[in-house]
Amino acid sequence: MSVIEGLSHIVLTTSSVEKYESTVQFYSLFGYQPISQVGSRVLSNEVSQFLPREEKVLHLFGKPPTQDITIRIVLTTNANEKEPLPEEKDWRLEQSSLVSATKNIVDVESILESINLKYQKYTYPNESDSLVAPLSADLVHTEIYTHDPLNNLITFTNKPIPISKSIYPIKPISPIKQQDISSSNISTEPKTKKKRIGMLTSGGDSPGMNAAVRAVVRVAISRGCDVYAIYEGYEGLVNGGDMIKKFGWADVRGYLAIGGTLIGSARCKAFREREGRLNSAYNMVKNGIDALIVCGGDGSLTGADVLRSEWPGLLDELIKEGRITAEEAAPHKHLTVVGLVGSIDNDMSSTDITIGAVSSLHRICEAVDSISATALSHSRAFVIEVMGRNCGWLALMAAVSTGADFVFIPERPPASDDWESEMCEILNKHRKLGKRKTIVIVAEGAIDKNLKPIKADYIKELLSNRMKLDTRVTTLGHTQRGGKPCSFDRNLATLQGVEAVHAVLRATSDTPSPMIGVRQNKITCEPLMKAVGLTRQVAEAISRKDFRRAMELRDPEFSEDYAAYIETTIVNDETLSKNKCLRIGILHIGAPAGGMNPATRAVVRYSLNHGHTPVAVYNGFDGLLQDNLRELSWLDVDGWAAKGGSELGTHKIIVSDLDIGMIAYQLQKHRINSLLLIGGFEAYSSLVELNNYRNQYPAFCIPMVCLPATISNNVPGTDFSLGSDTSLNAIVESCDAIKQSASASRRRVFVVEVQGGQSGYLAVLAGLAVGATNVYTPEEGVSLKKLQLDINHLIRRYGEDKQGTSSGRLVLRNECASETYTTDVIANIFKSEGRGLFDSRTSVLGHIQQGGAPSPTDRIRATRLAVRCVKFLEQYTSHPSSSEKVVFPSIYTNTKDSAAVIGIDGAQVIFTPVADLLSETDMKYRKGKKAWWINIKELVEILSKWGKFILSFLLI
Ligand SMILES: Nc1ncnc2c1ncn2[C@@H]1O[C@H](COP(=O)(O)OP(=O)(O)OP(=O)(O)O)[C@@H](O)[C@H]1O
Ligand SMILES: O=P(O)(O)OC[C@H]1O[C@](O)(CO)[C@@H](O)[C@@H]1O
Ligand SMILES: [Mg+2]
Repeated sequence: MSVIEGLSHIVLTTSSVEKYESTVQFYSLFGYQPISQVGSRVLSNEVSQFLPREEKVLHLFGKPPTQDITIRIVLTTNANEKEPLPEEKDWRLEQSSLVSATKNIVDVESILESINLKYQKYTYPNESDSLVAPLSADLVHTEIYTHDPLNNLITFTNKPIPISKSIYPIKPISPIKQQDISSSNISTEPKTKKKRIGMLTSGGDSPGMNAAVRAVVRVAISRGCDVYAIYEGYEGLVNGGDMIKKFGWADVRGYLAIGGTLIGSARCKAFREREGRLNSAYNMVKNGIDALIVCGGDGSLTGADVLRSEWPGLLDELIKEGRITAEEAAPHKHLTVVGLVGSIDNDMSSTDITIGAVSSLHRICEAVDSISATALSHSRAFVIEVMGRNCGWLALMAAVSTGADFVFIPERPPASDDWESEMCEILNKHRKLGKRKTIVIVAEGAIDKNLKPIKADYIKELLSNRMKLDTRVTTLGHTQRGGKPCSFDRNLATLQGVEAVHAVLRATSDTPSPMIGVRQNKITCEPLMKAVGLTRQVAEAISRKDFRRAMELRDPEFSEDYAAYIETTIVNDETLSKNKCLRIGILHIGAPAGGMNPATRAVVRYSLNHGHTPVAVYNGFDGLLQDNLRELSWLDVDGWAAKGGSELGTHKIIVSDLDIGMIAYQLQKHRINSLLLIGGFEAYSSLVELNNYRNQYPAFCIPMVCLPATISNNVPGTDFSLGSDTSLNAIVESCDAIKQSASASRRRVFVVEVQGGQSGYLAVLAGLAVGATNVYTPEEGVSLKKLQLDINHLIRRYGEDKQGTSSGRLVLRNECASETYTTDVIANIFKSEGRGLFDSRTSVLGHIQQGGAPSPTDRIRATRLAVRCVKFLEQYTSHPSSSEKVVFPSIYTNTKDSAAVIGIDGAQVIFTPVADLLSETDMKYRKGKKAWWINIKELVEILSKWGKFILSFLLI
């Protein structure tokens, strides 16, 4: 069932005759009447398997304010069956439901009992908030959650208006005036108590905290809770008064794009004392707050857990002191605490990444890239200090992303006692190779193996005195914490904020306080104190000089990235002349994508360090046919870590467009015995072709790997392709500017066209990051009916806005979402249907979306994946050609596994044989058949106040 409000026509499909019959019976029990039947099962053999074989149409007559509804139950072979709802889960947390209003909830329950169908029942006190319309009587309201035989979630409720006020009927009148559709008649004052969530940000601020606050506020409101912003971290909790303020939907408008935290943060001494926490408990009880979501670092989350563990004692003390009554305390017996990890340091265990760390890395890379230009001009050395007290994540990732010559991090101090000489020797070697600049990155908490701090000024002295380099120190300081959140942090914070609210709703008095994290690209919920404990262990391991343990306690990618950094940055002459085994042909294929150059740099450096020969093929396969090849040296790729576009030149021509025999001939001629194709769907389909021709051309019987690099993120076999993150950031930056213009011009909707081909990835993920009102994707398409719903929604949203407020809105449309409803057509329809309430404009972002410099995430992914690619190719060096008949290649393999696509699966790197990916590929629409991100579109809608449920019918 879809999640569209005001839906009057629902189609349910099944392939099971039994389920078909029982679904008809199920809906009949609730008053639906059969009105027609089409087709007949007897004829099924004669009917194409893609056509319905039989369908029954049921109708229910609605009573105002609800509407008539028609359900088509279709028996067909290509049904879209749903998984059963997990019984142990709270069905209220499901993303979509058909909501049925009924005056007679008792009868509903008896029907469900009589057919022995599982259901969940929830009873609430009468409630109202800015989303849920108030009840007139002092009734308790009940919700019953069950499912039909096809596993569609059905909600029965006796609330007179079962869903958000945004669903009230719209009577368009011409011209539409704001007051005609304002919601002034709907009270926002609570009549009785309901779940009240306090939200605070604490410790060092981090970009993305505002996105977390926005998500918590909006999702909490749409789940029927009240939300209170607590200003200045724990200071607000301790002091109460004006520092605790109820937030409504519009209070967090514009939050996504703003860095820092708009509700303030502090390092609060008072909260560390019991007295401070006693005052906090008092303020919470007085404000009726019974759940706290804290976004901060390890300290802040520990503080929250201390408060929770002391809570019963604090309440007793407040009662004893007469500050609160036992009655006031009674509804607050349990405190729910949920942690969101906001910290630029990325120092928390049990989560792969913390909110703000990636944005901070953006700031650092921007700074180091800028410094590199001036360093190069003067042939200078720079020592750059970055933040991170006990954690070297920022320093290491900055070094990987910028190709810095040396890095100092707390978890991995230099192994030697005389690290000074070792460092100088390495840096000298780089200078001798011809490098004109030297960049050393040092984490704020860097130490030597005897725990003595390594400071930037000391390194400067070494470089100046021993190496005679003109050296400067730059301490990046708090610029690293400022600035706009990047796309990743906005989306991470949003997804985690949603989960935090769900965790509050799920919490019981027995569950330990959860911390919302992310692992393997999935939002997680783990015991908060366990994570804090593990985090502390890193500092303890460092203080015991157990650096191996400290590295182990970081996420698994940390060690891999460290190794990749060393292998691609520090020249290793011992292996330079050894092996000479692989002669790797490197091609860029398709459109340029951020990460192509960093990946090529890493392949070249790693290969040279391992005695292989990297051969650049310029301009893709076309260049191969033109003999446009060259061996690359260590220095050739210097600076490529930060370069956008494609230094080798890309070409969209794919193998099937060319003479396959000539390709084989050229590979043989240039003695290419291993191949790396960096690119998008063109690179993938080229690999498919080469693999197909292996039995005809031995030249293709070499190890071959495709490293997906395309902004569209449409290559099968990976969750992320290189360039997709760079592109998202480019789109987000443009959309922020467009939104600013839309808001300044007041009441404008921009229809922004984004690229992505037949993949809606960019549209959906950018839509979430910029707070789009809606997103049009090729996966879903565009229809008149959908446009009508969108127009209704825009009318409602503009109608609700206070006169004169900034109210620019964006709709993101993927370039291939519809052939009929083009960007211009949609904008014109909006303009004409807005009838003065709002206007519309278009913006086609075009090739700006390929971005300038690659984002740090793409640089890091590129380095990690490129090193893995060479390791993959190296596996086949023990398969030299043995057949006398076969002259070339020098490495011979035709196993399925030896032609593969490298991919990211969660956080893991995987290789999938290209032959195995074919069944997962939609060749026509040039993308994988599965898209992990598809459901995120629904969240974009929820966060732009679409309301979650369908208002369907007034039942029995
Ligand atoms: N053990 C504790 N007991 C009570 N409150 C605490 C405790 N530790 C920290 N806090 C509270 O949390 C606030 C923030 O903690 P801290 O300064 O350690 O920053 P953080 O949350 O770890 O963030 P970051 O380290 O990323 O800046 C403290 O000022 C204090 O109010
Ligand atoms: O802003 P403050 O309070 O000086 O704190 C700086 C510290 O906070 C962090 O930015 C985040 O924990 C650290 O990297 C840094 O050491
Ligand atoms: Mg901390």
